[in-house]
Amino acid sequence: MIWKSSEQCGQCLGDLAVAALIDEVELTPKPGLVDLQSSGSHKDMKVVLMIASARSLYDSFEAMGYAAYGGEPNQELRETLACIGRDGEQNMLHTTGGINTHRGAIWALGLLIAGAAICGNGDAPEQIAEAAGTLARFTDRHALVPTSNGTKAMQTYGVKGARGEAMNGFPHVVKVGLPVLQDSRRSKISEKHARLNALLAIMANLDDTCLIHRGGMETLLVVQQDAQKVLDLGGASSVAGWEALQRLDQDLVMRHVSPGGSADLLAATLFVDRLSNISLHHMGTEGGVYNGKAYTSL
Ligand SMILES: CC(C)(COP(=O)(O)OP(=O)(O)OC[C@H]1O[C@@H](n2cnc3c(N)ncnc32)[C@H](O)[C@@H]1O)[C@@H](O)C(=O)NCCC(=O)NCCS
Ligand SMILES: Nc1ncnc2c1ncn2[C@@H]1O[C@H](COP(=O)(O)OP(=O)(O)OP(=O)(O)O)[C@@H](O)[C@H]1O
Repeated sequence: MIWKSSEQCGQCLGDLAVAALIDEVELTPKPGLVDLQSSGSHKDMKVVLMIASARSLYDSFEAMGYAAYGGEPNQELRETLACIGRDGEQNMLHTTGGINTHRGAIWALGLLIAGAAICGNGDAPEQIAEAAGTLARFTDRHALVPTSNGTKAMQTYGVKGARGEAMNGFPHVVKVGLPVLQDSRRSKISEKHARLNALLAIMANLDDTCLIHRGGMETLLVVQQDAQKVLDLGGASSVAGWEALQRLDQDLVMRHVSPGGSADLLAATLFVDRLSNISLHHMGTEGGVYNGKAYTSL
């Protein structure tokens, strides 16, 4: 176990999850999404709102880590997390005046926090994602009947959406986002370009119900192809790739669509990446410091 107690586990994972959300929103320029330069295709969101929303979620993320520490994936834990997650959504909506800034992110990060707290082993993203997936496969008997945009897209087009991604153990995090992030870093490009490449790779592969809801299946396919094109041109760090990225951004804004699900899974990727770093570089056998707080390993 990296953490000595459930309190320490909750605090550490809460810090990492909020930091990952802030990393995601501050990454600029993201196609169609809120970032430091613009609100993309969103008339109702700005970067300061996204950051306030991310911070408002700390208590919920901490509570999820605390609840799952050293436990196992079972129905009881699934329902406890669902209850904390729903409270988190209410906090978010209270902070944002009713705007959905991080609904999908609470879902993905919440389950991955629980997976990490169960495994207690920060450097194994596949294990963490699998534990998160096992949890997602338990039924939440208190769930409300879903009437969301994503549910409508799932019913109309048969895509699996945020639930399917989680139930399958977050393949777009562990098999797409994380490997592209790590490969890009190995090629010695900047961290910003590496993160943009990870986002583009997720966009090129994900059936994002945010895109489907606003633009239909045709828009989803165009966006997937155009994101792949940026990568084929050499990615965000190449001149041709950068220009194609600008065009993709303009096209998404013109279509009023945004890859919100991909943004959530980038945040999830950055979360598991931060977790690996904390266990590899900050904990060692004597413990260490992360985000200004001391953590002691066993
Ligand atoms: C399952 C969730 C996402 C709700 O699903 P629902 O169908 O109502 O929402 P919807 O499909 O619209 O998706 C919500 C968000 O997921 C993101 N998303 C979209 N597509 C995808 C995708 N393919 N993969 C991952 N995320 C995606 C987007 O940001 C979207 O806005 C979740 O909010 C939920 O059920 N919460 C209840 C609380 C809970 O059980 N929490 C568990 C512990 S955290
Ligand atoms: N940087 C970001 N910019 C915009 N959206 C993001 C960002 N990061 C994550 N998201 C995700 O995108 C989703 C918001 O998408 P959208 O505005 O389409 O929401 P909606 O309420 O489902 O739909 P609509 O606004 O079309 O009714 C949120 O659930 C959020 O998790």
